[in-house]
Amino acid sequence: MASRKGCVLCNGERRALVKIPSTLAPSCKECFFLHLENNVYNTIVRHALFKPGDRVAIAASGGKDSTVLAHVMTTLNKRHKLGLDLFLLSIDEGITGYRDDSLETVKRNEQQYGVPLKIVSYEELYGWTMDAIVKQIGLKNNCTFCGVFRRQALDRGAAMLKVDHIVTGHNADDIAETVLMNIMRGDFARLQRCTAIQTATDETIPRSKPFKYTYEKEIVMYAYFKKLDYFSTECIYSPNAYRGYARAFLKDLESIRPSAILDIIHAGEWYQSAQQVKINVPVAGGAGCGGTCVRCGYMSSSGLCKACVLLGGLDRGRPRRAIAADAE
Ligand SMILES: Nc1ncnc2c1ncn2[C@@H]1O[C@H](COP(=O)(O)OP(=O)(O)OP(=O)(O)O)[C@@H](O)[C@H]1O
Repeated sequence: MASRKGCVLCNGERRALVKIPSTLAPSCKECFFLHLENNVYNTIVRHALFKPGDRVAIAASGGKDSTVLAHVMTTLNKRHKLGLDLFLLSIDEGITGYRDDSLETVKRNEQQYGVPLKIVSYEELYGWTMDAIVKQIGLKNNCTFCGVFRRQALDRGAAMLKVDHIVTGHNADDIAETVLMNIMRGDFARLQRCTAIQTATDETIPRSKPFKYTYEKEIVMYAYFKKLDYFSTECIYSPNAYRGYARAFLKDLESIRPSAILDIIHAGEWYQSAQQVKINVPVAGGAGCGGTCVRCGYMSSSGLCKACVLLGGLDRGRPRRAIAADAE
């Protein structure tokens, strides 16, 4: 990584220590930090993600992406006087030896960044921990439960905090992988949606990805050089082999052509479906055509929300049938 060359960003004022992963430009540490922060700031401004006075929840898992996001959001909020009221929002899925440890990191981040933390658990919301779910259904398909529950839990936690906005640490690599996975599954209807910087309906709290154009390698380097306090173990229940193949393929492409990650994101953004394919978007209760879940009262486009369909299967001891029903 080290180089005797001068940094190209400050015209050789300082020695280059890193190569910026997206461009391979030799850069000093200071310019690299500014490069990443300005990239995120430009993304926020270009897409008008926030307005002064907004309450914003940073979805914080304790992992590198959301820890760097918390650091960069607090830095930009001060530097550019964005006027945001920031919060950390963590979901405790109930995974012993993984989430309990990572939540300790988030608790330290609360002190380090001076941003208040709210933790919401699957156990309090659903009466199940992921440990108990995996005990019942095994490792296969457990990510389906976790993904559905986490999405809803983040919404519920955000509503408790009365925030206007949720930001997540999804980075450019994550998004490019999802584009590739949707192509490999032939799910073209989701291509545009998975590259959207913000997802929201009139009734849901907007959720956005300020790291949409930030490479994972940049985030890792930023965390390393800034010596940030983050938790680096992979989830013990998450084999997710399919995404692993997409990731390996993307890394191969990146090694030949660093711009491949952004190119894939842009391809997804520009993709226009030849056929109009309607995606089932959940809407909040009361207003409009959707309504609320008859069991928990949460927004749902059909009688039962996805979480309650899955919970019903768990409670009846037939979780696989619930997964099949959810996929229909
Ligand atoms: N338990 C959680 N509580 C709060 N937010 C979460 C949680 N799990 C994931 N997220 C949010 O979703 C984003 C993507 O999550 P994913 O599981 O893909 O982890 P990741 O890419 O390893 O990110 P990180 O490094 O932040 O853990 C995270 O960056 C974070 O913003």
